[in-house]
Amino acid sequence: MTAAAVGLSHSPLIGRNDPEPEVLARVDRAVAGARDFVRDFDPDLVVLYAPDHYNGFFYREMPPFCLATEAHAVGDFGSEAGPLSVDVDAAKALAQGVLDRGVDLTVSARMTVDHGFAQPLEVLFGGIDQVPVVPVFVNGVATPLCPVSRIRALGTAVGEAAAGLGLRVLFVASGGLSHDPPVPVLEGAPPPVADALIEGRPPTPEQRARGERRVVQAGRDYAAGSSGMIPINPDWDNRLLDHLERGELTEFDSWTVEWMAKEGGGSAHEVRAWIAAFASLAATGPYAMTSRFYEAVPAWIAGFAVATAQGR
Ligand SMILES: O=C(O)/C=C/c1cccc(O)c1O
Ligand SMILES: [Fe+2]
Repeated sequence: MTAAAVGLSHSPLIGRNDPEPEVLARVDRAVAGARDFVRDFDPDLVVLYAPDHYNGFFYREMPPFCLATEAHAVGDFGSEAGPLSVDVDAAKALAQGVLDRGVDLTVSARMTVDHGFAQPLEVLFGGIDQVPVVPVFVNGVATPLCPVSRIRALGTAVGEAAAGLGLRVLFVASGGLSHDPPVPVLEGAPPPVADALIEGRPPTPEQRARGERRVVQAGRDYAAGSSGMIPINPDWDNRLLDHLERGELTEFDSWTVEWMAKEGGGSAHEVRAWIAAFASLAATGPYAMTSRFYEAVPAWIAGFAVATAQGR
């Protein structure tokens, strides 16, 4: 089987709160490199691991991860809205393959996704409907979270199942590394917020716009240093990238939810998408990381990374 992986941080603040031009130029170069890598690899199928930010998954039922056989993007923060081009046959085959390997996968026949899924598809492929994709939601914000070892098991099972498809498969991870954006938390939330997190009623356009303005302002405050949010942690982020580069994926099994939040903030758990994608690639055989970029970008509230890896 021929397989590859791309890890790409997302941020809804890209294009809204941009950092200094030199930072932007470095990020743009790294992203352009990833785009070239994807074009040269020319995948038949993309398996996309990404989190949700209370647009598709709510506490009424909150799975640790979920694979979609159909998916629709809500278009938050100006991201593309509409159906993703899901490869239904591949999605069903992967779902069965994962379950057969003893990982208790949830399946959605109509998943709602947000910028976490839409942004990497737009950035790498030019749109959410340009490439056959199997979307896999990985919970990265809503505690309680499962042990990271289960995310690695998920990624391994998906990779093994994908190896049976006879396709060129690209595993893509979407997620910031350390970051602590103002995503709401159920515990201690005032009743209307708790109710919204549990029930998941679609916000009115005004409510959505208000919420998005709040996040944009939080990015401005963070970049100005006037914010109580946990700082981006480049040491922790590079430690994660080191493990991914060296194929030391079992190291992540000892990373606890509490420690990750303390080191990297409330949304550091988005690195679960990266761990899943690299576990999938590793399950297809040895790999080499072919490019690695990292920059702390407070204006985007993101430890921002781009990495590519190729099966050998
Ligand atoms: O509020 C949201 O929906 C998400 C905010 C955010 C901000 C910065 C980086 C991220 O990964 C985010 O999801
Ligand atoms: Fe996010």
